[in-house]
Amino acid sequence: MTAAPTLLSQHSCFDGTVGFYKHVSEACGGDMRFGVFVPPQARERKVPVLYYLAGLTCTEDTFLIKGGAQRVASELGVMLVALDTSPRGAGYAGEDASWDFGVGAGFYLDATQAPWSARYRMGTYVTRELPALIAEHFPAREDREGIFGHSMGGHGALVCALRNPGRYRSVSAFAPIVAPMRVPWGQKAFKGYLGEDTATWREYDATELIRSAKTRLPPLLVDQGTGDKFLQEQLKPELLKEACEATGQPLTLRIHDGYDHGYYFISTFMEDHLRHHAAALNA
Ligand SMILES: N[C@@H](CCC(=O)N[C@@H](CSC=O)C(=O)NCC(=O)O)C(=O)O
Repeated sequence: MTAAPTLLSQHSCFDGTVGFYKHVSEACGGDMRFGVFVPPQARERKVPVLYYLAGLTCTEDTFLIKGGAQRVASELGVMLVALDTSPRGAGYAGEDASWDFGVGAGFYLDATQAPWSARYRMGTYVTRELPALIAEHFPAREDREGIFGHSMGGHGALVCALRNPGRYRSVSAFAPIVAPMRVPWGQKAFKGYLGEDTATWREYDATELIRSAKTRLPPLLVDQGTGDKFLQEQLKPELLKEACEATGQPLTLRIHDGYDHGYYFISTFMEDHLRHHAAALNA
């Protein structure tokens, strides 16, 4: 049994509701916030759940405000859960010093290095604590979960699925960081959260996990824009393509001319992602 989350605000939306909540997280050692879109079908039955992991600097409301997902999720009968991108207010030195580490940059992993290891445990939060709370307090099917995300959250979605084989029925990403060990954002985060031993970094690197996995994920859908200013230095989707081709992991990688890294890009292809998930979640 977990305590019910506190409702902060609720809004009618496409015949369902968007609610924003806070609760005391054991994994993250303090208050965490999340948002939930409950589709109209949930008035009659439990519905599948799709978790969205946002990128650097985002909060629990970014996706629900900017992603443009609710109309199609309402049609498809899929619950959407969006969470924050890190714990907040831990008070660690340097926590707010940069936008790509610390607050807003939890990287969906469980930190092992002090002081971060006490509260920056987003891996456990995403894959264990929050799903248990959602199953207990919302009309959600525990056996029908999908996961997707953007950029740092695309990395998070891929890695959460790869580290929990069989758990997620559907997986997709917008402009994900696919090989954090090999790019500056990931190297900075992994060094700070996981320490100097790069062997531990492999456990949170999607391309490394795909290459070493004994089982395959459900078919992946990944969208990437060519106008993305982070494409060459931080994202490198070609490394994901190579890993998938080498191992037989099904991947649909779509490259879109001119699209940048932001939510104009994400919202353009959101419907495709929701239908990709719903096909597996409602099967
Ligand atoms: N402050 C940064 C830009 C930060 C940024 O672009 N964040 C992205 C995610 S990047 C990877 O995880 C994002 O989703 N921002 C929110 C939005 O509404 O676009 C800079 O100065 O470049």
